[in-house]
Amino acid sequence: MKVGLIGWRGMVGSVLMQRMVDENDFALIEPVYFTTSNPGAIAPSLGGKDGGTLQDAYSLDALKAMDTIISCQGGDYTTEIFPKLRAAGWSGYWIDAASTLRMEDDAVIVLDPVNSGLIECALDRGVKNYIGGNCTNSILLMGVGGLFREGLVEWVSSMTYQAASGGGANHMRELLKGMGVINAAVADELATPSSAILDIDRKVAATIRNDVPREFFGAPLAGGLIPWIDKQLDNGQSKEEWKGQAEVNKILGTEAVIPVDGLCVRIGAMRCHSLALTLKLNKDLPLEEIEAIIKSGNDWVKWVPNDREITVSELTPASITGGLQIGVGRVRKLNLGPQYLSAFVIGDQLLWGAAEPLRRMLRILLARAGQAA
Ligand SMILES: NC(=O)C1=CN([C@@H]2O[C@H](COP(=O)(O)OP(=O)(O)OC[C@H]3O[C@@H](n4cnc5c(N)ncnc54)[C@H](OP(=O)(O)O)[C@@H]3O)[C@@H](O)[C@H]2O)C=CC1
Ligand SMILES: N[C@@H](CC(=O)OP(=O)(O)O)C(=O)O
Repeated sequence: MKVGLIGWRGMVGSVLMQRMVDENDFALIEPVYFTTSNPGAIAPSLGGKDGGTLQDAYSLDALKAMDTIISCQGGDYTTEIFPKLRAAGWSGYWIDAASTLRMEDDAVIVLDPVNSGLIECALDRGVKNYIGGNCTNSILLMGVGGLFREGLVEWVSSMTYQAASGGGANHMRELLKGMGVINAAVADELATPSSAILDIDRKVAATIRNDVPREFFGAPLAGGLIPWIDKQLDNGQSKEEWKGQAEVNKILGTEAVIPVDGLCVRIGAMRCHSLALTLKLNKDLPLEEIEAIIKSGNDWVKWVPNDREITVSELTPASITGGLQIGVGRVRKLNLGPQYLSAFVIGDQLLWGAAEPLRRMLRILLARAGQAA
């Protein structure tokens, strides 16, 4: 299978390439690397395969030669190229990290540990567009997908704590620069144990207001948070909040909409998104049963008992970052009533939140091609 790789050197694309190397995906494909900036240059040789030269990502002829294309290049690129490519008669599989095509009728949002049945049905129907979900939604469903699978969720309120990486590489840099600026402003006082903490705090507050960089986030993130992610919609939701209900229901293929809503907040974590969930179940189930259902959701659920010591060591970005496990903890019945459950879900937003569902979709296509051969 000739697989065109677009966006391979970006942040999401680099994580994808590393995962494809780790899982030996390159052994099964003929990779062709594309670029929007440097056609003709030498392509990488990943997974032991010579990548040849970089192809022009704006050349419809070069793209049309691919059986499958995986794009991590971003929404602007998809918006520009995808319709032209289809209009030119290309009928290969398009796998994409960008949100552009997610809600289109002829596209499936891929998260195969949760919706492999839906993906397989779509392939049988001849659907050709397979798009990765929004990172927060993918992490939510990887965490508590078992409860949805069992039809137990009446609604979910999702309060998110989203990492800087969701904005991109420049946003991560800006967060780190901001941390440095704050530290530098009070370095002398910190080195002097007798200095007064309220004096330090005053200096820090002034530094955050005036000196922490905000070019990319639009507000100081280091030492703070930003309770808005993505565009503003007329109904008062942010676009990120809107995606919750829209995408979760599309991923699950629900017949009746399960309400999903809450507030999405940017925090100063590097690449782990977290969600504090309130779930209303349609049954009063014992906690042991709920635990068993959540654990059975998929192989990547890392169950964290609702115990202080274990939680603070294992249900944190420090513990989860860089790995495929999705932490699920703080599960307990709320005072609101026996059907109201809390849960805290955390995952690396560049892995399950972006790259991993794409390479797994490629694997599904390869498995089908193998069966057909
Ligand atoms: N960031 C995230 O968390 C998520 C992102 N996505 C989607 O993935 C898309 C890509 O995001 P992301 O990976 O963050 O984007 P990047 O900005 O890291 O990369 C996108 C492209 O920018 C070009 N580029 C220019 N300068 C550089 C440089 N110094 N290093 C690397 N690449 C460079 C590359 O194209 P070229 O090689 O052609 O020059 C690259 O493919 C997003 O637009 C979004 O649609 C989806 C889910 C999560
Ligand atoms: N909006 C997400 C990241 C992202 O790229 O989302 P989407 O793929 O839905 O545009 C965040 O900032 O954390």
